[in-house]
Amino acid sequence: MSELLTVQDVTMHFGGVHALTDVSFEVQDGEFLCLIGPNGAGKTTMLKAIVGAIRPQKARIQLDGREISGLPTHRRIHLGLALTHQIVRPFRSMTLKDNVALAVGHRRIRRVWTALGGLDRNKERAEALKLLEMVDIHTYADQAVAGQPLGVLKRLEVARALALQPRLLLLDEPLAGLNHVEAAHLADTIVRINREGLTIVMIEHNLGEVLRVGHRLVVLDNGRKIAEGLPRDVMQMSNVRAAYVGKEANDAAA
Ligand SMILES: Nc1ncnc2c1ncn2[C@@H]1O[C@H](COP(=O)(O)OP(=O)(O)OP(=O)(O)O)[C@@H](O)[C@H]1O
Repeated sequence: MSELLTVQDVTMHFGGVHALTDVSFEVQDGEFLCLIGPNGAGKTTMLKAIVGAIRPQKARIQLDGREISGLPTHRRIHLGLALTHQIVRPFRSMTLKDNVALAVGHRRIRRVWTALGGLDRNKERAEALKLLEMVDIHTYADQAVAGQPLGVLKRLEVARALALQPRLLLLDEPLAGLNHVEAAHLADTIVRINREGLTIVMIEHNLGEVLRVGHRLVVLDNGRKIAEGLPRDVMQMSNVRAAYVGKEANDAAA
């Protein structure tokens, strides 16, 4: 396996808040890496730094060997990054299919040669339907987003990110707010997408699912990397257990 993403010495301070301090890690091509840590550890800040939504004071970030830390977000997306957000914000009056078709259209506009071929709404909708199938919500394709349960919205968010045809998909708490059964189903869907070849970095608080699906873990606490390695090994580390207030880490590793 080769390295798809290399993150080196990322430091992001918001005034006196040290959100990230000298954090480095790598993501291998094809890997399913989980980024974990207690609330406020710096996980979302890290994903934002990777896509360029924020500018760290210090960072070297390479995608497939190419330095991207100076590039604007749209260039990073063009090179193969996609990020789903913790809070889902689709266009609520539009159908699920049109929401995804819009994302397909955005991608096509950015790629000059396909854009020159003209935008074809039917093609975009057909591609959108396939993407909705990939995340198992195609039966709702022609329904409006408004009124859909969170489980459907979370899957829609993944489909919209897939529409960008990323090489690396960054997921910010895709399972949050779902019950155990819904969370396990969505985690299975993400595993399937990973097995089809997409490299994934997922922030997740659901440690049971993290242990079940993650190939490797990176643990942040107070803006610093405190551990990384195979899920079972990492969850046994005393500093990782100590970082979690409450008993969720112990439960998951038992
Ligand atoms: N724009 C900002 N301005 C000021 N402080 C910020 C900003 N964004 C994040 N922070 C702070 O940086 C720290 C890390 O936040 P971050 O959201 O990255 O943590 P997290 O690990 O994703 O937490 P959670 O699991 O609760 O989502 C927190 O103390 C947070 O309050």
